[in-house]
Amino acid sequence: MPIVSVQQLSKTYRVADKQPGFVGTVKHFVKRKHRDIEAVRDISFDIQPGEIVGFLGPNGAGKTTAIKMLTGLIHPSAGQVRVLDHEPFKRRADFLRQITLVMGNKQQLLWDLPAMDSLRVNAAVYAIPEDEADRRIKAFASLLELDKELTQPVRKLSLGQRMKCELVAALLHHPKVLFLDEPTLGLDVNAQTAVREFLQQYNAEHGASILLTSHYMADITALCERVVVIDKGTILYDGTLDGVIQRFAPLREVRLDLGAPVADDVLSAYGEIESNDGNQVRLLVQREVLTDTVTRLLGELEVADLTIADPPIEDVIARLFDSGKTTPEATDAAVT
Ligand SMILES: Nc1ncnc2c1ncn2[C@@H]1O[C@H](COP(=O)(O)OP(=O)(O)OP(=O)(O)O)[C@@H](O)[C@H]1O
Repeated sequence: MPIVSVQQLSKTYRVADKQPGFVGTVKHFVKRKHRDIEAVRDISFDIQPGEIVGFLGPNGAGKTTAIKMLTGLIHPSAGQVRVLDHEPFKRRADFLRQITLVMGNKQQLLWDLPAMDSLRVNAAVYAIPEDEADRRIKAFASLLELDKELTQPVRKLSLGQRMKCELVAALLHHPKVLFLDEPTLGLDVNAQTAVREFLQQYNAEHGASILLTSHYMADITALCERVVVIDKGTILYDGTLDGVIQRFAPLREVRLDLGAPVADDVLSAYGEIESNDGNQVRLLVQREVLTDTVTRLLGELEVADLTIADPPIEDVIARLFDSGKTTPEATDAAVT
């Protein structure tokens, strides 16, 4: 049975349509106008126990809105959502005990107190016995390389140290489902790696399910075998990370090691020239003509070595989010 089940979920925000300034305020007071924003439209997906799913989309795609519905912070406008067999918006204690929500741009730790104080409060809230809480804190701190940081006021910590402490606080009650909205936002590369490894370890040890949004593709490639891609509130793709490349990368990169340099005008007959450094050449070739092109290259040029590579996932996702290139037909075909 899925841990998270989302069926035809939608959320429409109703916002005041008010002109700026005093006149606008008075007009709005006399005659109120509203406008609807369809932040999430008819999305459906499941998450299985232990699965780590990357939730990808450009700014304003609807990721945070969906996560807020999954954690019960806001009520859906339509559709159904069940997490651990609970309706999240009922916010039952048994549900809240089993989930956690981490938002990279929000913090739960108290600013002027050491993280350890907040951890003690959390332990009491979740009724974790003191010695058990100590054991958990020690285990997490060791994985995240936290030591004195836990006993310093949070305001004195670096962003990376703070996020590590936030994770300890968010996972102290050993939740089964983790909703992580940009947990590595703004962190340096070392802290990002530490957070990723920690999440991997937690998932492996506790069999927890994770829904993760991140603008850093390194987080996604390190943690997620499956991604759900959302844009303008609707799901464009739900499947393996590799599948994103297969489905949405129309070009492949052909790297050539040539016996002798070849002029650009000759090379351009085979594909788009990415670089031509004497004997080393990189060409971008349409996927559907790849076999023909490689055959021609091997037959017509003096090729010492040839390799074919996929473009970086970052480029593929950026292309996917480029609405001009994502036709509705492509979208329908992409959802599995
Ligand atoms: N409380 C709100 N009231 C009105 N509109 C909102 C509210 N929250 C979000 N929106 C709108 O809903 C749409 C989806 O926003 P949401 O924050 O869910 O996107 P997102 O994918 O999380 O974006 P980002 O990556 O920038 O955080 C946007 O158009 C946003 O302006």
